[in-house]
Amino acid sequence: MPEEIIPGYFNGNVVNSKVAGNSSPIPPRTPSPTTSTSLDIYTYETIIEIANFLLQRTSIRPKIGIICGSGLGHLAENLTEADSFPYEEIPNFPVSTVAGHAGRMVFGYLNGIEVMCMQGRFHYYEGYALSTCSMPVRVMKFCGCTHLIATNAAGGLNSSYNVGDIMIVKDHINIMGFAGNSPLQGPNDHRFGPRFPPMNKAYDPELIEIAQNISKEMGMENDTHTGVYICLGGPSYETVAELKMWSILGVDAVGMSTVHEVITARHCDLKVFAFSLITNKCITEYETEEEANHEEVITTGSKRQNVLTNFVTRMVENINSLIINDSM
Ligand SMILES: O=P(O)(O)O[C@H]1O[C@H](CO)[C@@H](O)[C@H]1O
Ligand SMILES: Nc1nc2[nH]cnc2c(=O)[nH]1
Repeated sequence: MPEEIIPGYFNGNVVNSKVAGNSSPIPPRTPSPTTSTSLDIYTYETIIEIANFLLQRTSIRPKIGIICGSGLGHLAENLTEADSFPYEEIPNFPVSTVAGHAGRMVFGYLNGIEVMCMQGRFHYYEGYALSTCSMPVRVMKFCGCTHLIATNAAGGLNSSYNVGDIMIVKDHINIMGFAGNSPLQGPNDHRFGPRFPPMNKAYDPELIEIAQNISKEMGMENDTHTGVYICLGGPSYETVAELKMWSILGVDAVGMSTVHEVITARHCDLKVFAFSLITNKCITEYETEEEANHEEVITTGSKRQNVLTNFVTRMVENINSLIINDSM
């Protein structure tokens, strides 16, 4: 088999990585949830090879990467001319273990615009290191993406939020990082990004404004909020006392994902838009029979799928226009 040189893209430059033909260029080393706590298995070269593995097998050249949250995987089902890669068939990729996360990387067109979409993400509570959870964001970067749309299912802590509402994320609290647990922990490879990336504009203000306008155009302004997300380690849901504490500290929605993905995306200079679907109201009183549960999370995602698909499609159209304008 002749050796091929497959182009990847990083910071606007073509990155060449030599791989062998169409057979898998990387020895299979799929991490399992219980063994992937090592911080350094995803080197710069490995990420390029994973991106090249995908680019070799699809003609789609996306600028926008999308991560589907729990129960939100139907977004990927709207892609046309799709090329779909189950995670277990991508060399070195982790596998999804959570209900509502199909476990596929899907390339295709969303209303005529090339995108790549994680139909299922990785969570810390599955046993993966945070750097492993967010590794696919770097793969998106190397596949040519300049923008990330991260979606998640979250509990509504702000008492004005209702089940089915959308919260545009304006900021996060990286509570796991407070204890030193970061996807960027360990030696910094400056080819990905700087040692100390800023986070005060993690969520792109222009994209937040666009999303707010889209929500108005869709007549959803009363069901759309702009707020602060916190990622907790999970997998247990929160106690009443914990929720009261987060509320005092300014948290509006509570989840177990997204923050490490956003940190990784900003580290490699992807522009980020993120939103939460409020799948349940956080229970902040003791006197109730209700309990948080994952079935409700998935069901709410499924009920709101048409609205969310419409919302994300409009975001993709707007981001695509920005990308075209920026390139002129
Ligand atoms: O953040 P996503 O993946 O949407 O899922 C959220 O929903 C699950 C809990 O029901 C947790 O995994 C939490 O993070
Ligand atoms: N931590 C947390 N994650 C969620 N994901 C969806 N709902 C919730 C919730 O109430 N709490």
